[in-house]
Amino acid sequence: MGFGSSEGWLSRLKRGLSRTRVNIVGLFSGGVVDDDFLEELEYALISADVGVETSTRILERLRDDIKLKGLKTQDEVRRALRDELERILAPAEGTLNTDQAKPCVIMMCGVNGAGKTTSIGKLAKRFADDGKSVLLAAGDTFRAAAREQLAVWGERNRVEVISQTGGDPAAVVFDAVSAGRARGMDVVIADTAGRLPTQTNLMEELSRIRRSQEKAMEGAPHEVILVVDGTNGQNALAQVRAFDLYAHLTGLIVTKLDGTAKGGVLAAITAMRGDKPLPIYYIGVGEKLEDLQPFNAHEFASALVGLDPQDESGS
Ligand SMILES: Nc1nc2c(ncn2[C@@H]2O[C@H](COP(=O)(O)OP(=O)(O)OP(=O)(O)O)[C@@H](O)[C@H]2O)c(=O)[nH]1
Repeated sequence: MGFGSSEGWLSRLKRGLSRTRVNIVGLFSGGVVDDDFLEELEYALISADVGVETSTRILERLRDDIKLKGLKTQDEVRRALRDELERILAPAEGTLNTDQAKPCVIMMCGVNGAGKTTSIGKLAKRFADDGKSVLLAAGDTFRAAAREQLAVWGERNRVEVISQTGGDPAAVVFDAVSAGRARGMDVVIADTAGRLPTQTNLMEELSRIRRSQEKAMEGAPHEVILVVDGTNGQNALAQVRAFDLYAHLTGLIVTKLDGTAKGGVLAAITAMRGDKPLPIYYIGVGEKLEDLQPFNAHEFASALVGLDPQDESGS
């Protein structure tokens, strides 16, 4: 990905992470690298929701780097921190491949207001721009506004929407997948109503919605994406665990990173599954269509510590 063309959204991401950066970047004032500095750095990482365990591990490695590579200046430590964050985040880079099946059925889930419907609109636009035919299933049968919102997105992007007032979401999604097959569509995206991990009956309904897609097409859904609000911080981890249990996640979209101090949570999410983290397909950095960007570990880690992505470490 060329960084030049991404300047607009990248600066928005940096601005969004600015409260985090005040914590982390504010520390890099050009002073000495001593124990006090490293302790403050660990605290800043925890404040940015990187998580206690991951922050402690990062500091251990930084201390090793300082000893073994002879890092002396805060600027050198800042680059080493960026490299370490990038190393943690890199396994979570992933591409959402819609060519894996025809139609490729993508189920979206998340808590209320996470940004599912908005992200679906942005995804549909991306796929349509790539020349794919897209069918949206309004599985959020509870909220009239969500259906209307999808219909508007659909019209704007010449994407068809299947919805049903007050219907059974599993039935709506079954119909949509069947219609997608019959019409030879490339992609079917199923929206689902927002729900909290504590609402067991609604979480069980999510399993049912998942199974209904499998009934309509063997192997579906091919992707189950949890949309996580980046401002939720550590609470996002509980959401990942719960939705994975009921819906078997294949990937994540993290939204609202344009307005949060908690961007470090991506590192905590990535650390959840050891060597095989859930891919973070996209990050949301605003409300406009182009504000859904592929997740890039180097860019994100750079923004977190306040470095330009082109500023290479040379280490
Ligand atoms: N700033 C910002 N706002 C976003 C982003 N993504 C979504 N939003 C806003 O978040 C609000 C909620 O988004 P929706 O897409 O309606 O959320 P939802 O998950 O579909 O909500 P429910 O249907 O209630 O579950 C809207 O006002 C969106 O414009 C983002 O990346 N950045």
